[in-house]
Amino acid sequence: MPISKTFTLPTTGAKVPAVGFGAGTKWFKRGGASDPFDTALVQTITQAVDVGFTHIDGAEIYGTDGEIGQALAEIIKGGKSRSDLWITNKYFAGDSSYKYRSSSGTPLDAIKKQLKETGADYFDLYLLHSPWIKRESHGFSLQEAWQSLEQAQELGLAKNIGVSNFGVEPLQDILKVAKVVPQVNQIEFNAYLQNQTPGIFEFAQEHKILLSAYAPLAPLYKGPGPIDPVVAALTKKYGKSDTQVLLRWVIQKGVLPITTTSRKERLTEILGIFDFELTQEEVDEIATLGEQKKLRLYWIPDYSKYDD
Ligand SMILES: NC(=O)C1=CN([C@@H]2O[C@H](COP(=O)(O)OP(=O)(O)OC[C@H]3O[C@@H](n4cnc5c(N)ncnc54)[C@H](OP(=O)(O)O)[C@@H]3O)[C@@H](O)[C@H]2O)C=CC1
Ligand SMILES: O=C1Nc2ccccc2C1=O
Repeated sequence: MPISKTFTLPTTGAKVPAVGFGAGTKWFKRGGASDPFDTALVQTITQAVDVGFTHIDGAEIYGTDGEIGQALAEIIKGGKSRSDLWITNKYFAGDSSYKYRSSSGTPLDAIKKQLKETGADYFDLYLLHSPWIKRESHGFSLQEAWQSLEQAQELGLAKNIGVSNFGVEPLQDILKVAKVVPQVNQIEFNAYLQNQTPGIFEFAQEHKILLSAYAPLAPLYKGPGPIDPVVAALTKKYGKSDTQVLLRWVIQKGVLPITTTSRKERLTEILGIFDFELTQEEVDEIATLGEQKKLRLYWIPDYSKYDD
C-alpha cells in the first residue's frame, strides 16, 4: 500500500498534508509587531513550497502573519492557487497566569484580523492556542471561546477548527457545548513526551481528535537519550537521517508533525519521509525506550506539575 502523505480529519473528512512547516519557534518575534519584517521567513516559506511543502503553521502570537501573507502572495503569483496550500493559524489565549491574551478580542475578531493580515481568504484550520481562558480575565468563558470558533467556521472563515495544548479537562469542558468536535489538538509530542498532559493521547484517539506534534525533533537537539542507539541503527537500516526516522516515528504513531528549519537542505530532508516505513516493532521500541526520559520544552511552568 502506498504511504499516505495526508491525514484525514475525522469529522470533516478534510485531508491535511502530513507534515507542516512552522512559522513559530525560531521565527517567533519576541518583540511582537515592533520587530522588523522577516524577509528570511518569506523566502524560506516560498522555498518550502517550491520543494513540496503544502502545510504552513502560524499563530497570532508569532507576529509572522505578515510574512505568511507576503509568501502566499508570491506563491500565488508563481502560479499556485490558495487551495493548493493548507494554512493553520491560532488564537492567542495566553498562559496559566491568565494575564495575557489576544489584543484583538474574541477568536472571531482575531481570525478576521489575521485573515486580513495574511490575505488568506480562509484558514484551513484555526486553533485556540492554549486552554487558559476564563470570563474574569478574557471577558468570555472557554466554552464561549469555542463557540466563537464555531461561528468562524459557520462563516467560512475557518474550514476546520481545533485546539492546541489542551489537556483532557478543558477538552471535556468544550465538548459539553460543542456542536463541532475539535478536529485537531496540536501538542508537544516526541518519544520523550508522549502525553503532554495525562491521558491526552488515549483521549484523542477515543474522541477521534487528530493529534499534531510540535517539537517532534527535540530528541535530536536535546539529546543524548535512550532512543539514540535504536534511531542510529534505523538510519543505517533505511538509509535515512535521524530527522527522517524521528518524523516517521511521529507519523506512524498517528500524529501529524509540525517542524521548521531555516536551512534549505533540511527542507528536502524533511520531505524524504514518505518512501519508507518503520515496522510496528520499531515504532513500539522507540516508544518504550522514550518513556525512560522526560523532556518538556514548552508551557513551563503551566504543565510542570505533571513532571514531578
Ligand atoms: N502550539 C504551540 O504551542 C507550539 C507550536 N509550535 C509550532 O511548531 C513548529 C515547529 O516547532 P519546533 O519545536 O521548532 O520543531 P522541531 O522540533 O522540528 O525543531 C525544529 C528546529 O530544530 C532544529 N534542528 C533540526 N535538526 C537539528 C539538528 N540535527 N541539530 C540541531 N538542531 C536541529 C532546526 O534548526 P535549523 O533551522 O538549523 O534547521 C529548527 O530550528 C513551530 O515553528 C510552530 O509553528 C511550536 C512550539 C509550540
Ligand atoms: O512556536 C512557539 N514557540 C512558543 C514558545 C512558548 C509558547 C508557545 C510557543 C509557540 O507556539
